Amino acid sequence: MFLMFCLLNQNLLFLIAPYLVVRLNLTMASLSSSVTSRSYRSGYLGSFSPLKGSNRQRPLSFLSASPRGLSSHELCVRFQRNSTRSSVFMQDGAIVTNSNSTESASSLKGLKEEVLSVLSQEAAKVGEGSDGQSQSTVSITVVGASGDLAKKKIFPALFALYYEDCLPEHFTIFGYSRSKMTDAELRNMVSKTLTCRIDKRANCGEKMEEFLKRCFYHSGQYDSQEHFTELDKKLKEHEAGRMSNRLFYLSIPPNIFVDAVKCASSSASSVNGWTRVIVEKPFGRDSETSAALTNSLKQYLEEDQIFRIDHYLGKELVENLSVLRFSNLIFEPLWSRQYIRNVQFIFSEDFGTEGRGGYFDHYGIIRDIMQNHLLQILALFAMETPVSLDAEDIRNEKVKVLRSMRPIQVEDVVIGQYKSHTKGGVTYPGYTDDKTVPKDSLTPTFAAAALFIDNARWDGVPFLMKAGKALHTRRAEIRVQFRHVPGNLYNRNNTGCDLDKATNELVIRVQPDEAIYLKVNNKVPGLGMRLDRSNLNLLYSARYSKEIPDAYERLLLDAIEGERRLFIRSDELDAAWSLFTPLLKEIEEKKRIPEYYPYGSRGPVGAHYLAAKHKVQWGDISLDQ
Ligand SMILES: NC(=O)C1=CN([C@@H]2O[C@H](COP(=O)(O)OP(=O)(O)OC[C@H]3O[C@@H](n4cnc5c(N)ncnc54)[C@H](OP(=O)(O)O)[C@@H]3O)[C@@H](O)[C@H]2O)C=CC1
Ligand SMILES: O=C1O[C@H](COP(=O)(O)O)[C@@H](O)[C@H](O)[C@H]1O
Repeated sequence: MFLMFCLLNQNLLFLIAPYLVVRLNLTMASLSSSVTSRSYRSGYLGSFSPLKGSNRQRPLSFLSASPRGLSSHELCVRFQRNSTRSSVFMQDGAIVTNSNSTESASSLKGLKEEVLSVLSQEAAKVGEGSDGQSQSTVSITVVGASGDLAKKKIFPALFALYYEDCLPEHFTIFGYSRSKMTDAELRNMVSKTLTCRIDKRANCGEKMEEFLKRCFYHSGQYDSQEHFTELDKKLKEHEAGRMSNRLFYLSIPPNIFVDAVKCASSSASSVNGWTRVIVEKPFGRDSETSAALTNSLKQYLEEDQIFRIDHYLGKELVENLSVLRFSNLIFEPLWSRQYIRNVQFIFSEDFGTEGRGGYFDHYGIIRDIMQNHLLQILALFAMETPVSLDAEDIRNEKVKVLRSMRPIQVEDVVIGQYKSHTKGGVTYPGYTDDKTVPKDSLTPTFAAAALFIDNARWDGVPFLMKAGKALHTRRAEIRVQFRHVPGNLYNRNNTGCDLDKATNELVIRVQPDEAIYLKVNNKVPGLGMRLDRSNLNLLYSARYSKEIPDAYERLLLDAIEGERRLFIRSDELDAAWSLFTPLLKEIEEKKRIPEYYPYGSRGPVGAHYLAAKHKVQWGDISLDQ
């Protein structure tokens, strides 16, 4: 197949060679600097994406070409159809695909023609000048640059993208906040949190130096048009007359989101390229405040300029959830009430709210983790098959699931709060020992809930969520417990295992030690007939040598590329709040007392009663987790 494709290309290329040599060289040279590059080296090479039925086919859009400065005889062109990104290799002017392709020769031919056509259109778009005037730039402004998230996550993610050659050739990073800092001071601050994900990587120090030289700082108020106009002026200097694309990352407390958006959009948005804004959670506290925030943002931005981030959607194993389900014949047919007994979404941290108590007390664990991270994963897990991988198709399906959810009953929710605990001579503080938390706070730091989706696929299946801080371990996982085998032959003998209990379980461990494992019943080797439950285990660190990118890297790159699939659309957000707002109101208005649990424990015992009420056992407490 692969050979056929190469031959086919060579014949065609022979005919159009004179045109192509000029056209492609030109295209690549200009594109390399005008578009985002997901590097060839970076391992972003998707497998070749199959062409779908021609009548539903959407046009290809060009994403990037790499390596940059493309006089190279080897080139990778990345493009996207719907949300499926794919790559084509070009070698010495001929197009070859990766050898995993399962395409038919005719569809590859069609694809090749489309790629060529897109390349020449892009060449025309960016112009043929080599003076740089017609090339584009991306300016990324981190608003709230002096803060915790910027230091901990955003700058390191930008550096990782730079290191992996995923940022466009012309890019500038600006930090913006009220703190007074020089460029050198910002660089010094940022440099303290930059790491090369794997130690001893080539040229890491050099790359850091280069990256820091592209970082600048502007001090200003978040509600000052004048200060944003100054920022605009500086951005323009760096853009040097090229087409400007601007990304603002709002890494600031939510009460100043709207001020900053107003000023950024009226005084510092791009005049000839795109302007996008990444908004951090929390997106409101309930339906009302969330709608108010959306309405305010929409006074200054179109919905497609707003990138509401939920960083759990950028985690590798969450990305893999749909692949696992929709690309494996063995899973999708089982994905319903017929075979699945219950599904569990578990989040736990082995530390408290240290340092973030002020923020946390206003929100609590249900808003902090359940209403967004866990619910988003649930929606991805339970949605129907989308029409395509296009962002809108996926988000349409997610919204449908969220709208099909039964209102949460307060009796189906357990809340808890951690208290001080001494262990091994060390005293761990209780939640209310935090100076920024009121002594009489009832804010839950733990919650467990049983949710139901009232649709044909999931009727009656409990979806259990559990989230807590200051527990015994740090983990995030999805557990799918399957029904027992009807009339199981091996239950009739004494096989050492209760097969009605030892049902199959699929575990997707999001973190730490990313893994997917399936618990199966298995014969213990030997002459007798004893059964045992074992794991078919895909442990990422054993299977893949490449490190896993941080969620923020993927999401920042997606925002730069305009890919919205992993960002929350406003109707998804509305549906998520509609589900949780009545519950939160009831808990808060009735001043429900949380169940206290010791710091470092497994959380309130009420969570077990809740599970038992729905005939479920939490998978993370069984002996063979
Ligand atoms: N930190 C985290 O782990 C996570 C944070 N988030 C969200 O990301 C955003 C940023 O978080 P984080 O970095 O922790 O926030 P910070 O509290 O560190 O605030 C960021 C910056 O905003 C400015 N700022 C803080 N408070 C005020 C205020 N009251 N008025 C005006 N400016 C203020 C400060 O900069 P200066 O004084 O220099 O102007 C500060 O450095 C928030 O929306 C948060 O909810 C989401 C997930 C995780
Ligand atoms: O959004 C949040 O997430 C973090 C946990 O993120 P992780 O990627 O480290 O698992 C949580 O600590 C924080 O309270 C919450 O706001």
